[in-house]
Amino acid sequence: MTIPDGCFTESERHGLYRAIYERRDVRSQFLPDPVPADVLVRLLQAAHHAPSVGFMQPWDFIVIESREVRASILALFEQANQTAAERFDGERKGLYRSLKLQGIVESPLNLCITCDRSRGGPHVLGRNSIVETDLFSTCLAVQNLWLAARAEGIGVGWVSILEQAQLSKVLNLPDHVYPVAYLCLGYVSEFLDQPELEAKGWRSRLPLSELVHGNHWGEALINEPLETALNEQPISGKNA
Ligand SMILES: Cc1cc2c(cc1C)N(C[C@H](O)[C@H](O)[C@H](O)COP(=O)(O)O)c1[nH]c(=O)[nH]c(=O)c1N2
Repeated sequence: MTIPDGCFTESERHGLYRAIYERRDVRSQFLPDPVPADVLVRLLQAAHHAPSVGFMQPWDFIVIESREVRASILALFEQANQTAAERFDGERKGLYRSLKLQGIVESPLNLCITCDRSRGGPHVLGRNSIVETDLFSTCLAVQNLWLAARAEGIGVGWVSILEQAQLSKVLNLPDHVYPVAYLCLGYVSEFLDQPELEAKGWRSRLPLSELVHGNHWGEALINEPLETALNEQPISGKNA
């Protein structure tokens, strides 16, 4: 097969898949070293090049370095985390309580990626039927940043155990701006080779073959080559 101009070389492809499979949610391994401004700008540019509905680019990036602001966010986390722990019983509750689920003050930098739901006016191309597409677009910006950070050797941890209204208040967000992702960023001592929740026995990766259906939800595949290829896949793409 001839490769058209613009295709990735094998090593470029390898680099991309490496970022995907070796990206981790980091909370325990942060180092205090600051993230240099030029590196942070590269991460923000990666986020800013995400796809967005109607090219809306609904994101803003709030760079949080203040110890006081982070202490306020940590207090919100502790409150929400206490409530979350009450939802589990017995052993599961004990396991939940033992998990480290944020690195708000250990990481040198926090970043809130928001979605301005009014950007581009009331009629955004592509957002008439599915109004949440602006929020989905913002999640894609988060993922771009997360992958670029992995390639730069920077860990990112997403903290969602926060009451949205309280978070918005601490960050002074106007009503039309939604805080999609509260992130902790910094260089790390290591990237774990599996999700921390998996390593701690909370939950494992599901086999991809159980998640691919034929034509309708829950129906078996009729595409045999695809089914065979799926069954030959190791659970983690990293080992492929
Ligand atoms: C929307 C959203 C929200 C959260 C997360 C992720 C996402 C996508 N994750 C991270 C999550 O636990 C992690 O992604 C999975 O466990 C898989 O691990 P890896 O990301 O592959 O390392 C996460 N982790 C955590 O410690 N505290 C949290 O509050 C959250 N919240």
